[in-house]
Amino acid sequence: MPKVLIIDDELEMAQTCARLLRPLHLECLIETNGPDARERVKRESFDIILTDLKMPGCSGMEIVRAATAGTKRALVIVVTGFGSIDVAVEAIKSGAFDFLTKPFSAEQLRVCVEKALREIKLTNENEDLKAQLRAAYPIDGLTGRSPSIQAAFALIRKVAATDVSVLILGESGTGKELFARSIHTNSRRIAKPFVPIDCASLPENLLESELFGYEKGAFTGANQTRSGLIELAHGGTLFLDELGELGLGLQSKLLRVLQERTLRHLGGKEWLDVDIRVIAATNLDLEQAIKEKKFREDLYYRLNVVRLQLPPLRERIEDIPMLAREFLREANVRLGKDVGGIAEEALSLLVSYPWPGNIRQLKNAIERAVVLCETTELEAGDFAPDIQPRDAARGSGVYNFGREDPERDGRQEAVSGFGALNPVTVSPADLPSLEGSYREAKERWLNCFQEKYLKQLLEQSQGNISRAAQLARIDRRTIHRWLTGGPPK
Ligand SMILES: Nc1ncnc2c1ncn2[C@@H]1O[C@H](COP(=O)(O)OP(=O)(O)OP(=O)(O)O)[C@@H](O)[C@H]1O
Repeated sequence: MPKVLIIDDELEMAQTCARLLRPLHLECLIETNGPDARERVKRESFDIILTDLKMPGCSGMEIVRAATAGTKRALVIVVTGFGSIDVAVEAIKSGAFDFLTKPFSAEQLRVCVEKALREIKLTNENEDLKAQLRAAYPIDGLTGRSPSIQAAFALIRKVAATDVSVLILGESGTGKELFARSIHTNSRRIAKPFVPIDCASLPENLLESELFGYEKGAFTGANQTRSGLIELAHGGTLFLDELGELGLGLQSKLLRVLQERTLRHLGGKEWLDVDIRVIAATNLDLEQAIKEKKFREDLYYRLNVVRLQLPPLRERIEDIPMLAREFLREANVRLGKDVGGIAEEALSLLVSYPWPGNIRQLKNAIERAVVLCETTELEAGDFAPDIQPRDAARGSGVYNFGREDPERDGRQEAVSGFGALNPVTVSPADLPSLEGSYREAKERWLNCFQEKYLKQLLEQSQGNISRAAQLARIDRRTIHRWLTGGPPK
C-alpha cells in the first residue's frame, strides 16, 4: 500500500485531505509540526508527500529538499495559497512533483495524487525490468566461470541491492575496482556518481583537501572554495582504493563522516549532509595493521561489513581462456585488427604462466600480442619472452608443447605413460544445492563437476594441452574447444 505523508499545520485540513484520499487505498499519515515533519522525511521513506508551503518553523521548500536529497525518491505535491504560483514553480524546480493551489476541490486532489501513483507504478515497473535484466545477464564487464569468481558475482548481486559497506581484498590487478564499479552500477545509486580515490596517490594533507574540500583562504593556495570528493559522491558510491595507506588522522575524519553522515570543508563552518555508500579495497593485511596500531579497529569494522576476497589469477586458471578470448575481442576492436583466435600452443602458455600482475597483466599481454600478430591466430611467439610457463620459469623443463612433440597426435596419446589424473577433491561446502527442478539441479552439478575437473586437469598438466588430453583420455582438439568454448558432451 503506497505510503503518504500529509504535512499541514492545520490538523483539520490534513484530516480532510486524508479522508478525501481514502478511496485510493493509501496509508495516510499526518504531521502538523513543520520541523518534526522535516526530520521525519529525512529518516523515513514515503511514496508521496503532500505538504503545505507555508508553515511555522519550516517551509515546504525544506520538505521538498529533504524528500528528494540523495537517493530519496518521494514524490512531493506542494500546496500553495492563491497568488503564490511563483513559489510553486520554484518548488517544482527544486524537485517537487506537482502543486495544488488553495482552495482545491476533492476531485483536483484525487487527480493530482492519482497522477503521482501512476508515476510510481511506472518507476517500479522500470526497476523490476532492470532487475530482471540484471538477473538474466552476467555482471557488466566481468568475465569468469571459476567457482570462486561465480561466488563473487553472486555476492555482488546480493550486496548491490543494499547500502552496506564492502571491503574488497585481493592482489593488484585482480579486478577490485571493476567489482566495486559493478556493485555501484547494479545498485539503486546507478544514476549518481561513482567516485574512485587512490589513498596511496597523495600525501596526507593533499588527500584531506581532495576528500573533504576547502573554503577559499583555508590554506595558502586555496584561491577559491572547492567541493571534496566525498561531497561529489553524494547519493552515489565512494571507492577508497588502497585503503591501508590512509593515515591515522584521515582515518578518524573518515570514520566521523561515516558515523555522522556530515562533513565540513577545510576552513569551513557549515556542516554538509552527505549520503554515500563506501566501498574500500586493499592489498594489505588490515588485521595485522590494526595490531601494529597503524589502522583503526573501529573504522575497519565499519568498512568490513561484507568482505569480498578476489583470488589471484593463478588460483583460477580455468578463467584464463575465457578472459583471454574476451581481451582478444576487445583488442581487435580497439586496434582495428581481426585476429580470429588463440593457437593451442599460445593457450597452453597462457594457462601455465603464473600471472603475478593478474588480470591486468593478462589484458596487456593479449593487447601486445594482437599488435604483433601477423597471422590469423595469436601464437606463443607473439607474447613477450618473459611470459614463460610456470615450470620453465623454475627451470624444471616439464613444459612441452612443441609441434615436434611425437606424442601430440593420434591414438598413441591415449596409451602413453602420463598416468592418471589425481582424484578431484571437492569439499562438501563447495557442492551445489539440490534445490529446484531435476533439470536445474542436474545442470548445477554438471557445471560444478566440469569446472572442478578442468581446473584439476589444467593444474596437473601445467597447461599442456596434449598432456591434459592424455590424462583425461579425450582428444586434444576437444580440450582446446573446451578451453575456448563449451565443455565436451
Ligand atoms: N573479471 C574480469 N573480467 C574482465 N576484466 C577484468 C576482470 N577483472 C579485472 N579485469 C580487468 O583487469 C584490469 C585490472 O582490474 P582493476 O583495476 O579492477 O584491478 P585492481 O585489483 O583494482 O588493481 P589495483 O589493486 O592495482 O588497483 C582492468 O583493466 C579490468 O578491466
